[in-house]
Amino acid sequence: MTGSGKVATSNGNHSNGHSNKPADYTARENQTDEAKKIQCYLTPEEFRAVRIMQEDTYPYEVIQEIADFIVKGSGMRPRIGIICGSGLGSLADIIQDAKVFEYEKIPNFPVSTVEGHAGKLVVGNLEGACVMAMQGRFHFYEGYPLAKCSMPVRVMKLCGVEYLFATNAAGGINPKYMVGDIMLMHDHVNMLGFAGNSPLQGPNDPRFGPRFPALVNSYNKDLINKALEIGKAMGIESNMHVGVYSCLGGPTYETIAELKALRLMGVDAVGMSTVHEVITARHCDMKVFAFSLITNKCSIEYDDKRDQEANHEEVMAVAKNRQKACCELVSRLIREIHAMPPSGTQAAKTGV
Ligand SMILES: O=P(O)(O)O[C@@H]1C[C@H](O)[C@@H](CO)O1
Ligand SMILES: Nc1nc2[nH]cnc2c(=O)[nH]1
Repeated sequence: MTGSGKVATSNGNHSNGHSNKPADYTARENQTDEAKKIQCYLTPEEFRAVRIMQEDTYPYEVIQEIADFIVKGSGMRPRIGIICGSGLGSLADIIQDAKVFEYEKIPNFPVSTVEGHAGKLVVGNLEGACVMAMQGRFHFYEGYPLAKCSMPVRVMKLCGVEYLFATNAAGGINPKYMVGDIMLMHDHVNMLGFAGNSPLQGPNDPRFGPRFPALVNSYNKDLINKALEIGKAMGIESNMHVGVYSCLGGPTYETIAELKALRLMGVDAVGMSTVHEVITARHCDMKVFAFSLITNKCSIEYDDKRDQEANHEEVMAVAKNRQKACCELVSRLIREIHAMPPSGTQAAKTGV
């Protein structure tokens, strides 16, 4: 595309066929050699933007630019990042003094394409803490490579975020789980990783983290324990579990044979997100808290007489019903974190 939105053909003609060069070509002489080689009439800035859109991984400098845009635009430096799962966008609605950025208006940011994911980044205050929340995440099934799906986690890091709160809607495989229950994630099975996909694939930038990060203890135990205490205080402890999540590529829900296999592997809840975000967060040494809202029960029996077919409408409806409890859990946990000194200080070294 040219800056005027017209497509330049390989011989340099415009697709309208009337002229060899676009009228504003003289203003575009400052092209990169690479752009000249392919007779592309993009300005260097446009050319760079197109390359970024096509690349799987974002260079550090581009992520820094996005982070600067958010920090400058909001005038805030968030300490906690929240990713809202399907139908859980209300987690961002409770943020006060909010500065809202639509994804389309953030330079080099992908756009949300799924219902229940509004596509807004909300920066503001929650329980006294400065937070940034993604009202809309990116999924592999939308066509985004994993590195792009979890790129916003790196943006969070460069904005100053220390804690990632990742939430999701998931199907309950553990037969004890009921619709509406909350499962605090204490581990995951990375099925996309089994298939050779990772958000860390490609050259490693050590400014983010090591080439071979360890993932044991990825889910912060102190935060899990605090959340359990909060659940007790809220009177929802019988609807709370600690379990293992697995992410599949989607967008299909699972077959019964797949669910049986996952259960054999020790998986309690299954979804289509979060794991690559957690990997990216741990790679750059963020503390992670994550939970699944169980929006449907996954039947692992062929002769189950109940209508067990998962669907996105049901997922959204259950999330809407349980948003109050999810918001309260998140708010209370953030209040506790806010009461703790920032990590790096002497006192914090002994805390979470
Ligand atoms: O973004 P999350 O993981 O919460 O969304 C789940 C997985 C699919 O995107 C969708 C299926 O209903 O909900
Ligand atoms: N993969 C998957 N994702 C979900 N998200 C909400 N429910 C489900 C489910 O049953 N399976």
